[in-house]
Amino acid sequence: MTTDLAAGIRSWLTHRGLDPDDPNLADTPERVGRAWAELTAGYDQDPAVVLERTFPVERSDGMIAVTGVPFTSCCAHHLMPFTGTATIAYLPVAGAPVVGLSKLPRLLDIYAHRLQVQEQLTHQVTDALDTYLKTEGSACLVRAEHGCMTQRGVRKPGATMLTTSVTGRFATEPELRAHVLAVHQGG
Ligand SMILES: Nc1nc2c(ncn2[C@@H]2O[C@H](COP(=O)(O)OP(=O)(O)OP(=O)(O)O)[C@@H](O)[C@H]2O)c(=O)[nH]1
Ligand SMILES: [Zn+2]
Repeated sequence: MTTDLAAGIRSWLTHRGLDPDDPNLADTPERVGRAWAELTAGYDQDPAVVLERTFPVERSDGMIAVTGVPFTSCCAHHLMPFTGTATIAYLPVAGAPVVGLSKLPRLLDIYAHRLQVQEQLTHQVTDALDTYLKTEGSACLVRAEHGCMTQRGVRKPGATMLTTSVTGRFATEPELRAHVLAVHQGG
């Protein structure tokens, strides 16, 4: 099936003076179409579904965090990849059910597989945690390297962007905020 995107890529190859029927380019438009369907699959996924199954626990009044979660996303400005790691944390309301640990990286991946701005990605994760779980606060910290800043433009390989979103007690209690930042940094 030829998608609009595949047709556009073929047109761009031609416009760039390349032969779209060259053996190495002939299947490229369809490949690019498939790749972008995968990279934007998060538009077809519902964060509520990922967070709907919860488990009762005897005590659930401390911070729950998953750290060093690798991800890849695509920047909305240049359609270039940005990759990095995230820490996702929340404070369940005392006695409230908790979500399975794997669901936190799954949540990140849903939003990462949309065209993104890193600040927005970071906030979307905490918004979803606060909306769909009973939390006293949530935190998301993301460090990533942007292809649009390393491979083109200002060309600064190794430079990373750090974004944080903290809500509830993470926002109002400085020691909790410091704690989750230290956890993100491996402390
Ligand atoms: N705040 C933020 N900026 C981003 C992100 N991804 C890319 N950018 C920036 O988006 C900006 C787009 O700026 P423009 O001036 O419109 O585009 P440009 O001419 O390609 O800019 P340069 O990248 O500086 O060459 C650039 O400064 C990028 O570094 C992101 O996730 N968050
Ligand atoms: Zn970019």
